[in-house]
Order: sequence, then structure tokens, then C-alpha cells
Amino acid sequence: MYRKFNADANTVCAQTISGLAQKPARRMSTDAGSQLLFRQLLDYKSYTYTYLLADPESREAVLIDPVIEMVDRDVALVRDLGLDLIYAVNTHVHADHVTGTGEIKKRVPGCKSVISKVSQAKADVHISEGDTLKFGRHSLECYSTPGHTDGCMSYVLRSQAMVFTGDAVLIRGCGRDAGKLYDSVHAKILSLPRHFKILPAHDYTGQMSSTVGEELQHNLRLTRTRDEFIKIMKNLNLPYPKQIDRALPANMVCGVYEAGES
Ligand SMILES: N[C@@H](CCC(=O)N[C@@H](CSS)C(=O)NCC(=O)O)C(=O)O
Ligand SMILES: [Fe+2]
Repeated sequence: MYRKFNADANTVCAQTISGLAQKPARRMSTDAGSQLLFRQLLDYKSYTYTYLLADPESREAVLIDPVIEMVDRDVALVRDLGLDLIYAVNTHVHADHVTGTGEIKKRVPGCKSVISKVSQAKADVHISEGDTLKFGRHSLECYSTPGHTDGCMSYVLRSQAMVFTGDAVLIRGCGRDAGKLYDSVHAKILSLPRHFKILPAHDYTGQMSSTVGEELQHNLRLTRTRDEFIKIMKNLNLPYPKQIDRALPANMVCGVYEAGES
């Protein structure tokens, strides 16, 4: 009897191997808290993280912040893992890359694009604060976290103590903008339990995740007072994002310009 990783589901399952006969892995029927298929995928051009989340039992899956140039990879992974991709979700109208949601919809029948109503961008599903996106036994709770953009949403996966923050909170940093961002981040993200894992839309330093507690202690922008924070952000002088002129108009229509697509 060997215990081994079921790489397909990214969850540990007991599997009996006797001689050459290998029985298929049996799915464990435990609560949603213990089972999540999770992949963090990188677009190495814009340093964007795309997240693939799925319930290994029902196979229903969600992609958060796909990038158009990486859609082949993402769709192949969804197929390899035998998943039923039901939502392609954006945290906001990104300025640094073109979203892959429209292209994914073309290739995965039944998949719906999702973005906040406040963003005014085209999508199949427009979400607001308090909405939930269900996939299998899991639910993403939608929190409005404006500041970087007015339509920024963060998604909380409470059963796994995870929060997908888009550009609102970055590891040891945060998205561009000032007062509004400070208020929403403190009210909605940094007020979560300290052990909640922060999964941002980008990292420029090679880090992949943080926690609420860690950012409350070490984030040199967000640990200051509101006035100090505004001063720091004003003085950052971040360069104009390289893809912004292409990305903003494209992202208002899910990354595809053709009429009728979203
Ligand atoms: N170099 C990148 C842009 C990097 C950048 O400005 N990122 C945004 C989030 S994506 S719009 C941001 O707010 N960063 C805050 C920070 O402190 O880095 C490019 O040219 O696209
Ligand atoms: Fe952004």
C-alpha cells in the first residue's frame, strides 16, 4: 500500500498498487474545506499570476485573471486535468496586460466571463459586493476593493483561508492610487484573519504569496497612516505601464474586439 499524490487533482489520495494491477485513485468524499485543486500560473512578460481553482470531485473550475498570450497554456491545462471551466474571472480592468477571458470563452463552450459591474466592462456575469461565485463545493465571495481602479474586486475563498487581491494588495506593496485604496484594503482585506493567504495578481520580486498577518507587519506602504500612505504613493513615480494603451480598451471588451464577443 503506497500513499501517493494524485497529480491530476493536486490532492493526496490513498491508492493501492499491487503488482502490475493499479486501481484508479478513489476520490475522497470529505468537505470542501479539505479539497481544492489549486494552480498558480505566471505570465513572465507582465508578471501576472493567473489562478486555476477547481473542486476535484465535481470538476468545476474557475480561472482568475487569465492573460491573452497564455490562453493556450491555460486551456490545455484545464483539458489535461479534465476540468469543467465554468468562469473566467477578472479582478479588474487591467492596465498591464490584455485579459484572456474572451479568448477562453471562444475555446471552452459554456465558460462565462466575469467582472465587476462597476468596471463597466463587457462580460457575461457582472458581480458586486456580496455576490458569490460557486464552483462545485467551493464559493468565491466577492468584495469590492476600489482604489487601484474603481471596479477592483477581491475574491475570498473562506474554506481555504485564501484571498485573491488583484492589484489592491501586492506582496509588500499595493496597486497604484491612494486614499480610496488604503480605505478599502484595510476594511476588506487586511481585516481578514491574520492566517489568510494573500494571492496577488502580480509580483515583481519573485514571491508568490503572503498572509494578512505578514502584510500587516511588513508592508511598508500599508502599515503607515493614511496621510503617510498618500505621500508615499505620490512619490513613487512609477513608470507608465508598457501595455496600457493596448490593454485598457481591449479589457473593456474581455480582450476581444469582434462585435458580439465578451
Ligand atoms: N512595469 C509594469 C507595470 C508595473 C506596475 O505599475 N504595476 C501596477 C499593477 S499592474 S497595472 C502597479 O500598480 N504596481 C504598483 C507597484 O508598486 O509596482 C508595466 O510596464 O506594465
Ligand atoms: Fe492593474
